[in-house]
Amino acid sequence: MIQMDLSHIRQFIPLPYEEARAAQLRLAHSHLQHGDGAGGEFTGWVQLPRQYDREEFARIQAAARKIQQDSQALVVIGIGGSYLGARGVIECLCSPNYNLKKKDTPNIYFTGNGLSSDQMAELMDLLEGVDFSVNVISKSGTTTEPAVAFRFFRKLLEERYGPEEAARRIYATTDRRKGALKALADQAGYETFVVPDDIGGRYSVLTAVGLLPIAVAGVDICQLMEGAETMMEVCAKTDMAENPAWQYAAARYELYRTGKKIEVLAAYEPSFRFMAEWWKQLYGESEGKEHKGLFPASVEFTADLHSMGQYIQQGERSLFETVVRFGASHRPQVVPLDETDGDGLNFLAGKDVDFIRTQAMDGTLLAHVEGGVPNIILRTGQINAFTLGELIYFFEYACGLSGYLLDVNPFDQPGVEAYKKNMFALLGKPGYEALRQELAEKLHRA
Ligand SMILES: O=P(O)(O)OC[C@H]1O[C@H](O)[C@H](O)[C@@H](O)[C@@H]1O
Repeated sequence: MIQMDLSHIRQFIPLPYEEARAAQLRLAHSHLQHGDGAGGEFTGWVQLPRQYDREEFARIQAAARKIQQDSQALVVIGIGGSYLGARGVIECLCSPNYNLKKKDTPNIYFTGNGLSSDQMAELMDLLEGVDFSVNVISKSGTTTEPAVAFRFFRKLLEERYGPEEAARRIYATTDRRKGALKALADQAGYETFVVPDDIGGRYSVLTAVGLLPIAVAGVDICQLMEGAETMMEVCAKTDMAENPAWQYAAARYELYRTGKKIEVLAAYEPSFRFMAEWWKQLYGESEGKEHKGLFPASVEFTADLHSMGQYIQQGERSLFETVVRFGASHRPQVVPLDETDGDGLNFLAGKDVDFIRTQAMDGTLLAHVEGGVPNIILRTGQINAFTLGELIYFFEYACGLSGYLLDVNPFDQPGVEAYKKNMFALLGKPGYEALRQELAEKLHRA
């Protein structure tokens, strides 16, 4: 269950804003439920936790088992929505140190999420003498970064195993019909999984995009979907008091209206770091358009209290925090007693680290609010596949609502094309000749 604690934003927006926003929220909610708002053709994720393709789900589980049996490593190639969710869930549930752990599931390496030769070369080194498979993920099937990486790792697989066995070790997650990757997969006979037409990349973690790598890591993807389904039922409610997504969307919108332009997502679990990266894409691409939108940032506490904490406490007063508080740790650690007490810490002996952390959370909360930073607190249960499924759906639903409150299309990302066009022109891609000339002049290249 997710519970919102909004008591620490009241002093910044004392008006009963919920009532003022109720009509807009009801409309936004109806657009999501009926797919009749801007970008409505991309609201397939709203019903997904209940209406997913069971046959494909079983194929995902079977493919995961095969990869677990025949591979010591899985290379996941994808960028943006085609990678952040899987990485977020795996790090959160299996640890950022997953690859270093003793386990009977394959290591998982993410690549194709940038353009670093060194990173790719290093991964090729790590794969020496290691049986591996590749999951290449691209909804469009044409994104440059993963396409380039796929060439390298496909070649490596083919050299290692020959073309036929290589084809059996490649899993392509892409559009049902369109794109270069789909054509390549059909021609080479790779097993394919579908990113549904009505689900955009950043809302796709609960499709094969996220589920295959997550299942390979040994996470119970049924639990993940059940958590999402539970939250889907909660988010379908039209009563503000019962719908945490409504509460969150209304609160952050109101804070934005009163001049808080930056939302800092904070958690006290280092394993949450990539979930925050996933959240940043979700909100940044959904809201940041038409010169509007909260800037989504993230911090990891308590580590960043010793770096960004200064700014949060006393810098520009244009931010608010959303703090995710999870339930109790799985492996509580009690501070040992030290007879000599040389470090003066015996006042903590016998206390567990969760207790110390709770005091840090509360101390930070009071300090930041005192310093002028409104705090939204979001409480979840203990971290597990079910609660993470709930959290994912909650953030997605609140994001869709938020986009409509802001009066933008929460499901497109036209701005991302600008850099791509320039890059293609500079790379000499056929069809971009005129732009290439224009850009060369701006860069003072002859
Ligand atoms: O899955 P793909 O089509 O390769 O897209 C990967 C990512 O790249 C794009 O440029 C978009 O801005 C993202 O929304 C998307 O998640």
